[in-house]
Amino acid sequence: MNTLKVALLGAGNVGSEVARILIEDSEVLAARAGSKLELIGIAVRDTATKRGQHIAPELLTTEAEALVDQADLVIELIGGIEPAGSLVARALKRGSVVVTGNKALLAERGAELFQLARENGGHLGFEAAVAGAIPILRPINESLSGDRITKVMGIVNGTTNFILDAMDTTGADFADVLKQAQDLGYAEADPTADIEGFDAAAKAAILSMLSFHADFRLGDVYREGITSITADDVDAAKEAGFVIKLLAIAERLEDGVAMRVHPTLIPRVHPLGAVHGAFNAVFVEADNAGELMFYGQGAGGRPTASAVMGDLVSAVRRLTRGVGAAKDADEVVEVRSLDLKPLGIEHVMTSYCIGLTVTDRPGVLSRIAAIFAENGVSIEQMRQSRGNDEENQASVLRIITHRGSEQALAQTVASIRELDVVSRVNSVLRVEGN
Ligand SMILES: NC(=O)C1=CN([C@@H]2O[C@H](COP(=O)(O)OP(=O)(O)OC[C@H]3O[C@@H](n4cnc5c(N)ncnc54)[C@H](O)[C@@H]3O)[C@@H](O)[C@H]2O)C=CC1
Ligand SMILES: N[C@@H](CC=O)C(=O)O
Ligand code: NA
Repeated sequence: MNTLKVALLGAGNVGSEVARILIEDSEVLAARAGSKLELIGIAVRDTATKRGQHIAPELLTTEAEALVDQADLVIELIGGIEPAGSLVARALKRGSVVVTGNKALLAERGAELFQLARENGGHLGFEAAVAGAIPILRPINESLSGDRITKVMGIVNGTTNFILDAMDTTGADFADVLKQAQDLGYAEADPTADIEGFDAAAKAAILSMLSFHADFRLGDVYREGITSITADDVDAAKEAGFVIKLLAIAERLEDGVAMRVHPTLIPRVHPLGAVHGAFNAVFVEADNAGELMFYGQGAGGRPTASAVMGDLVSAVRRLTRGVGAAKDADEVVEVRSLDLKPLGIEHVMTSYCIGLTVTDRPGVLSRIAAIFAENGVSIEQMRQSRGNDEENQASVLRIITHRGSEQALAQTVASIRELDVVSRVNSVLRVEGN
């Protein structure tokens, strides 16, 4: 049986699990792939750092470029743009198979790297980059390639779902839960990427590239993170029958694609409301297929390693069958502009849940309602409760709107802020699925 040389770059949460599988399951993998996979080295930043017992110290090296140059297959699990980008490009220029979980890199340099793979007969697998273990990119790129995708919406960041879920179910503190997510290997090396929505936005850009066949980037995605979500927001959502989730939404509009990531209220009975912990779920809507839902573990070393290994074995099967990567055009992502441009959030239709503290006196409600009417925004429900500021006779209003244009909704909030009877705009959250 033929033997192929595998270089692993990075031995962190995901890389160490990939190394374990390559070593422990070598016989099964060879049988599945049709070639033996020999792990020839693992590039790390510091060879002295203690690793799992399955990793023999002599496999470790700090010479990542030299390792790439000796390998047939390269697995990049360092993360970040550099040196990961240069190493991936180097491997693709050699015509190697590369598998990566690096969404930050793909959302910045994806088109260029796919092009390098095509030009040099290499292959770039990246199922691990979006929604961890869930097979989502291959279904979009292959199974749905004869359909027209109109919308993709989902929970694609495990860390923020873990945090929001814990705040919702146990009332846990944000910082404590973030620490747990880091300890469990869900968070990025810099967790700002998770909690400020950059990671989900990168995934939204990748999903959009594949779904809408255009070169979208991280910067094309409107982004809000979860750092401003308070325990009060979570409680108020709960009281109204909603749960707060960080959603990534990409939708095809008339002349482009609007991509956005923001905390969102969804009804507790919505299927996304039942996605707990670090699990992810993605809805895909297509003209002919209708609505599909993909669900599973979206983060963590082992689940992500599963997706990495799937890409690796698939690529090796093709090599073993003699389907050279260069002839493999259908498998290499085609980023071809269909003249679909990225659209800003002002183009979308959504609904808002607005929490206000107002002066409790006659005429206040009608002044607020008038602003909604002036902006053509219709109110679906309004609930008033007494605030805890008895002295100033404050009351708290929660208003949920019908769907309207983002522009009209934003203008409505801006005008409400100016009212002298509104002492505070407590929260403004978008609502989906109601
Ligand atoms: N942890 C997760 O749940 C998931 C992670 N990913 C992605 O997988 C990649 C790896 O993630 P993790 O394993 O969690 O990260 P990590 O931070 O645990 O591991 C990264 C490893 O790369 C090594 N490294 C850093 N700079 C290096 C260099 N210059 N040369 C060689 N090695 C270097 C680090 O020492 C560390 O061992 C990232 O792109 C991440 O976004 C994707 C899906 C899920
Ligand atoms: N940090 C990411 C890891 C997987 O992509 C997450 O929390 O989802
Ligand atoms: Na995946």
